[in-house]
Amino acid sequence: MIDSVSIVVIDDNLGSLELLSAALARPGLEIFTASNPVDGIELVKQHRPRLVLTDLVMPGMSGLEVLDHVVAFDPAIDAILMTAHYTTETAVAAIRAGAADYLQKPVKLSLLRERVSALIDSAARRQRAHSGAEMEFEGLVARSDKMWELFAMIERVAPHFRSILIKGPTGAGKDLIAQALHLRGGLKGRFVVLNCSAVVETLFESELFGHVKGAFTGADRDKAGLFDLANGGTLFLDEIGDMPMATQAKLLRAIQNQEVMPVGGLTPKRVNVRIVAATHKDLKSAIAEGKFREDLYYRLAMVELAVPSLRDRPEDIALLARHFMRKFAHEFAKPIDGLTPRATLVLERHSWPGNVRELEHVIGRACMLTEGHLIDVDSLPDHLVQPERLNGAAPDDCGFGTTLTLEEQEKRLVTQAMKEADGNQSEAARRLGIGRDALRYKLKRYDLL
Ligand SMILES: Nc1ncnc2c1ncn2[C@@H]1O[C@H](COP(=O)(O)OP(=O)(O)OP(=O)(O)O)[C@@H](O)[C@H]1O
Repeated sequence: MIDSVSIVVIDDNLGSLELLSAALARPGLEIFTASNPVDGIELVKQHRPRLVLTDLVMPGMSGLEVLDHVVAFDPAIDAILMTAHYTTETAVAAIRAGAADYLQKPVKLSLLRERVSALIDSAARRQRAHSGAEMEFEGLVARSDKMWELFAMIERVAPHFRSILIKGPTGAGKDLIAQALHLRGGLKGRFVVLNCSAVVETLFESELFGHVKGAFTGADRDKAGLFDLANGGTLFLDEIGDMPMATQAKLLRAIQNQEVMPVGGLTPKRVNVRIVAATHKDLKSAIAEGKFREDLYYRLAMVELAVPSLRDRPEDIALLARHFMRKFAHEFAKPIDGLTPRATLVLERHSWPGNVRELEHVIGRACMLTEGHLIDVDSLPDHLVQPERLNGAAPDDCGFGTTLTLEEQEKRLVTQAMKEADGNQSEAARRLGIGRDALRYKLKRYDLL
């Protein structure tokens, strides 16, 4: 794969152009250089590289304009901008405009090599994910484009952001995404979590900022706050929408000034903490209702990541189900090694209001109930198997509703089994509970060979 990789480097300073290409040179990597943006864009169109490395300030055209041209030509090409005037804000703005990374000049060559390799590897991984070979990112399992776009964004912003807001419905994976942001940030400090909906209002500030001895009744010694614990790392504020307004004001000050004042204290302490906030609520409505501070919202939402609900990425359901099946089979020490095609179909047609967490519970329960090697519909909850009867909803056409004929249902089951068995007919027959000859007959009959 590596022999087809090429890079275009654009810099008006010939010395730095030479230095960069010499630093990046490695077998299997083709490097094209241009000393002005117009020639650079021409090279991009000619060679369609995997990566463009461009200076930000150049005569005639800025690196951001180069970025616009690259994104318009092929959004799959990654671009790294380099600037002598690095700030977190400009880095984040460039990434939002489509840059893959943003580096400070003079560029540390070891860092450059590291980031370039990471981007090339990640582009290759995205490609493999598309072809179905690799589907895991920092503990998150997915095959949908929506999730892989999110993972690419995490990879890009993780080294740069100071605060970030993750939005998404309950159980969709916000917690894991916060952890991925921390892991990919290359930080030395810890990942510390506060669930804002679980804190008593009066103790909020002491939890976050700590307190000094005698600050209030019961404060019999100095206590460190979560900002202290997370120093050099990440503070994850889950359910930020439940934070009281007064605390929100203090949080905003702490983020802006990078210092905290313990309750009852007189001297502020410097801290270096990244904030990841998450919410399943619509914070804009909370602002309109006077329950959330607009200034804090805009501070947090400098980068916003939206986690799609499971319903909007049905292609992840079977993969996640198998992931949880393996986890619980191991946990319960049971020899379960798959799901029947019809159980998978039932899972795929459910609307998952509780998202991945609900799926995890369903599979956990099924693994507990399953006696044999495969999870079948009899181990799934009734409301999944017969939704129309229980919910009074209209039957759908996804498999077991009344609008599909028996033949159509059978064709779907056979197709699904072949897919799950990676085309292996013996395995597909085993999953369907029929002989190999019977399967071959059905494959022929439904034109699936
Ligand atoms: N893509 C995924 N791959 C593997 N496991 C996942 C994935 N998404 C979520 N999970 C698992 O599903 C469960 C719920 O996820 P998580 O706690 O991250 O959701 P959440 O959005 O933070 O929920 P809440 O809003 O209720 O806090 C967890 O056990 C988590 O490990």
